[in-house]
Amino acid sequence: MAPTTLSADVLVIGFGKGGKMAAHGLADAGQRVVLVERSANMYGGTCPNVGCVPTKMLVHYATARHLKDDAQEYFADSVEGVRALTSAFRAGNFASLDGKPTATVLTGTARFTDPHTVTVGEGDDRVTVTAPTILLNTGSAPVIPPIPGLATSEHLVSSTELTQATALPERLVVVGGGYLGLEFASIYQHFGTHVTVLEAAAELLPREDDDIAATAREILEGDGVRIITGAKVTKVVDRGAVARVEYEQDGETHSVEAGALLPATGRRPVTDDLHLDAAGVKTAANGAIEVDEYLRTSRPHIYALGDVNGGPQFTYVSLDDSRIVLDQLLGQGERSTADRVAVPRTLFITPPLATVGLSEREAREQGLNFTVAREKVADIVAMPRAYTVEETRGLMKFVIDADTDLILGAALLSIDAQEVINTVALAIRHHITATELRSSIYTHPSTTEAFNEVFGKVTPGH
Ligand SMILES: Cc1cc2nc3c(=O)[nH]c(=O)nc-3n(C[C@H](O)[C@H](O)[C@H](O)COP(=O)(O)OP(=O)(O)OC[C@H]3O[C@@H](n4cnc5c(N)ncnc54)[C@H](O)[C@@H]3O)c2cc1C
Ligand SMILES: NC(=O)c1ccc[n+]([C@@H]2O[C@H](COP(=O)([O-])OP(=O)(O)OC[C@H]3O[C@@H](n4cnc5c(N)ncnc54)[C@H](O)[C@@H]3O)[C@@H](O)[C@H]2O)c1
Repeated sequence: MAPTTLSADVLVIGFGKGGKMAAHGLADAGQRVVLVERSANMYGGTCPNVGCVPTKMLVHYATARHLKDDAQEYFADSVEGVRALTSAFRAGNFASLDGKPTATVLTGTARFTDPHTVTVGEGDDRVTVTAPTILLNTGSAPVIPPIPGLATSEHLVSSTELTQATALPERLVVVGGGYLGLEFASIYQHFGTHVTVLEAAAELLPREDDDIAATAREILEGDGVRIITGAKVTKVVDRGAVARVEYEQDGETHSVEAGALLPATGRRPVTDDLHLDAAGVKTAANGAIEVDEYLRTSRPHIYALGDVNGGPQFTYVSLDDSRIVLDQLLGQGERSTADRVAVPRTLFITPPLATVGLSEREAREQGLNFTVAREKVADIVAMPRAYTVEETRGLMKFVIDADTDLILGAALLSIDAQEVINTVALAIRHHITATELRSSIYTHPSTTEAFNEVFGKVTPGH
């Protein structure tokens, strides 16, 4: 049987957020779009299948657990809840794109054979796709640090396996205390696992201000997570039902044992199977596809969106990448990565830590004239919501330009921080002052009404 050949106006490789949204936009505009995804378990990409959605649902389940619940049974039910939701989202993602009259989803690994052509799949099932415009959206994969014994350990688990596991490990060691590591540490500790985090940096969350990082650490440790900073992991040795992880701290050797071992030391762009050489697309030393501010690669008809282009690894950044590419292909071609201002982040521990803009330390390092508005969540009288939901841990902090009253940054370690930070980011983007935020009307009881009070607790920055 001769291989099938398809031609499209636009070929999208990878069903991540950016590729998906671009494919929808282009198909809605009448263009013939072929989207290639290598796994039938990944329609919609990392976020809804093995990333944001399952982990945030696990945060929800884990924190709702009662001590009277049987830990194993509750965990298994929670994972089943996640599986049901992710399956539904996956099916929806496939159907909503493939169901469009001018869009086709192909399942298989795409490999370039020349700058305008890829093959998908193998043998008789192989399909050849050609297109004048190609979007690369192949995402990222975990880095396994070169620690002797780690990659070959029977106890090595991936974040994906942890979102799909059927048995709750008694003990979990997480190597790396960044976004992924701390989220899993918090989730699993709440489910009842004993979690140890081994972080190489001298302090946890080193980019945050000391007071914020210390409060986050206090909360995690208060929940029972053991956190070891300044830890150099040297060796992993399997010993039957557990792995022994050896590490050095302050020149001394220690070890910790666990049945599950999660490397959470960053994620690298996925380009391995693409045969980018055949397309003439260049990558940087870190493996990311090189792009300009319009996300054009070294081949102007090929764009790269999402984690694979080396930008910040967040779903909403991949989404914004799709806006830039759609503006190139259907619009005025003006939108670029340079337009991004005040992009917020949320670390989904419990309560979450959401940040935007400058920290106090960064404002100081930049020599700015600033003030700091800061208050512990438990002390914010104007925000009884924390008491009504029985989560009064945390700290809210704003960095304010002392000359203009504009907000330079915020760190909110608080219930609902993942929502409230978006209002702060909007205020920064649209030049709304701290005084205006302080004197606005908010619903009650809500977390946003903390603004009414915290912006009044101002001290000079130093
Ligand atoms: C556990 C976890 C939790 C996270 N939580 C959050 C969060 O709460 N909030 C947030 O904003 N971000 C979160 N992230 C990050 C976020 O998931 C990623 O930044 C985002 O999903 C990246 O999307 P993308 O568009 O780059 O591509 P992806 O969604 O990664 O999709 C890439 C797709 O390309 C496919 N592919 C790869 N190579 C080929 C090929 N050669 N041919 C065909 N298909 C191919 C892959 O199978 C995959 O489906 C989390 C990540 C993880 C791992
Ligand atoms: N809520 C969210 O938005 C969310 C959640 C999970 C993941 N993500 C995305 O996924 C990306 C990957 O997450 P991540 O946590 O793997 O990476 P990360 O870069 O956020 O953190 C990696 C951590 O590992 C530490 N580390 C590196 N090598 C080490 C070693 N050998 N031993 C001990 N510690 C070591 C680093 O110091 C750092 O603290 C993040 O950058 C983030 O953008 C986002």
